[in-house]
Amino acid sequence: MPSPADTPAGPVEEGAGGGAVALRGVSLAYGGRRARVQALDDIDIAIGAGEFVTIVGPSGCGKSTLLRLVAGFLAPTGGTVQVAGAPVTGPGPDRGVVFQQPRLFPWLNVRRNIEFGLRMARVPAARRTARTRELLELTGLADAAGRRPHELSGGMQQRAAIARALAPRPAILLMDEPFAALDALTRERLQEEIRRIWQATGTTVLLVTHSVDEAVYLGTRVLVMSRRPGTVVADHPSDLPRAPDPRTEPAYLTLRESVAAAVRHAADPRKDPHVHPVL
Ligand SMILES: Nc1ncnc2c1ncn2[C@@H]1O[C@H](COP(=O)(O)OP(=O)(O)OP(=O)(O)O)[C@@H](O)[C@H]1O
Repeated sequence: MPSPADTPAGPVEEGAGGGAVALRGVSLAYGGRRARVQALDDIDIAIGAGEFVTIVGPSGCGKSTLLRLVAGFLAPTGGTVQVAGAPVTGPGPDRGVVFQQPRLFPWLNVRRNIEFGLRMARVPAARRTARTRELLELTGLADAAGRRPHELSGGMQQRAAIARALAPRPAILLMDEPFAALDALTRERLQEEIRRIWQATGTTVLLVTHSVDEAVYLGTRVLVMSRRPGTVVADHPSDLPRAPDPRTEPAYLTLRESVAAAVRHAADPRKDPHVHPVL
């Protein structure tokens, strides 16, 4: 697998301008009146175009639900979700989604997986080919373009899924624990790559993770959610110097501890009673 330094950054893309996300008083309840699960309650978040927002919180607090709302897979039961100032009414090419499992089409090779959405959108062949080539370069998969998913490592499959999500030049990339199923070394490489891709494309990123380290390392902003019904209890900007490694910065350890304490408190408010929400 090539290192991030081996793969070209690719051109800066359009699309970043439409990447603002706003949730106002958003709540989401699953089920009917009898088996109602209140997953989210009164969420207020404003995310600017080009931010890299990581979302961390206890299991079952509604992190995936929040992403599904922005993706347009779910409609809120209260409040409004807006993208680029317009209400979200369903999925759209302005939002790319990457899940924990790559979910590639097993009968298509990498190139065809990446261009699938472009074919559906009837993008002319020449533009489709150029865009796919760009993404193969961007994700370091040029040599694997002709292989099918079962011939790839887990990390390569996930890079193909990221390339597929980026193909229509979405202004927003939604990632739901994208690295959780990967081994530690591959996870670290892909973390580097997603930061590089974010910088090259200017895409707004919302990334859900269980890992406080991943949240603090990757995000320019870290949101912590409470236990279900989930709401945002901490919102930390993170502008650590990237070189040589943000994790060697004293500020990293301070931020990591603040976020970890907020997550511990969110999981069980009786522990760490001195920790209060940071908003
Ligand atoms: N389709 C559904 N029907 C009913 N309840 C659901 C549904 N999907 C999720 N839930 C419930 O809503 C709550 C929030 O789920 P969600 O998957 O968003 O949490 P999460 O923070 O992403 O969880 P995890 O960290 O464990 O992946 C959970 O209690 C979950 O059981």
